[in-house]
Amino acid sequence: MKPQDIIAGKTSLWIFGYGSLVWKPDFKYQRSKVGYIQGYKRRFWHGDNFHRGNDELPGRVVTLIEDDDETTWGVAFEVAGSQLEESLKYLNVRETVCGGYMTKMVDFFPEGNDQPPVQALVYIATSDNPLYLGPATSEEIGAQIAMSRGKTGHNLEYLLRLAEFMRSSCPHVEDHHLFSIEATALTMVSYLFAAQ
Ligand SMILES: N[C@@H](CCC(=O)N[C@@H](CS)C(=O)NCC(=O)O)C(=O)O
Repeated sequence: MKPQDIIAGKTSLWIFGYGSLVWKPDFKYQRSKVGYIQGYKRRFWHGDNFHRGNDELPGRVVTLIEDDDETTWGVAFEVAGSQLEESLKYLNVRETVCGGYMTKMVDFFPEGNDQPPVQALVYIATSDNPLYLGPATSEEIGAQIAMSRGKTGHNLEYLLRLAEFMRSSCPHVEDHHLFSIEATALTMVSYLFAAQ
């Protein structure tokens, strides 16, 4: 969906982030809420040859994989009024043009049992995306992240910032995929430094 189609008739929009958006939204918003979406799991199965990697050595970033038994925690940002067009144009370039993500509307459940779900826009990279790398072991993914760097920075920063967000804002969530990759990447980096 084009940004103008997404905002057609809307005065505000929630945007759900689950990767770099949770720690670096870089767009204007009114307010944000920690919470989750149902029916998806977060996986480091998407390649990135721009922000955190290059064509020779693509980095690994997260996408969402459909799984009815899973939930993914992150942050939803409410964008309203004059912020809408500018924020969506920015995200279209960052996520879709540079990142290969497409957009979808999902139910977002703010943390706290007393809050009803709200519809939120989410950026998802599907398996038919040319940058999609697919499943790999935590060791393979951690090693790839430990050695990748792109125009925005090192892939390790992307991983560690997301792990830091989950520990500080979602301490009740046990994300084995994320934390096992973090442990491997940090071990790999310690070897790389020791070898210097
Ligand atoms: N769409 C996910 C992932 C977003 C993501 O990580 N996108 C990459 C594009 S490949 C990005 O914005 N990277 C910026 C960075 O690495 O600092 C989210 O909601 O956070």
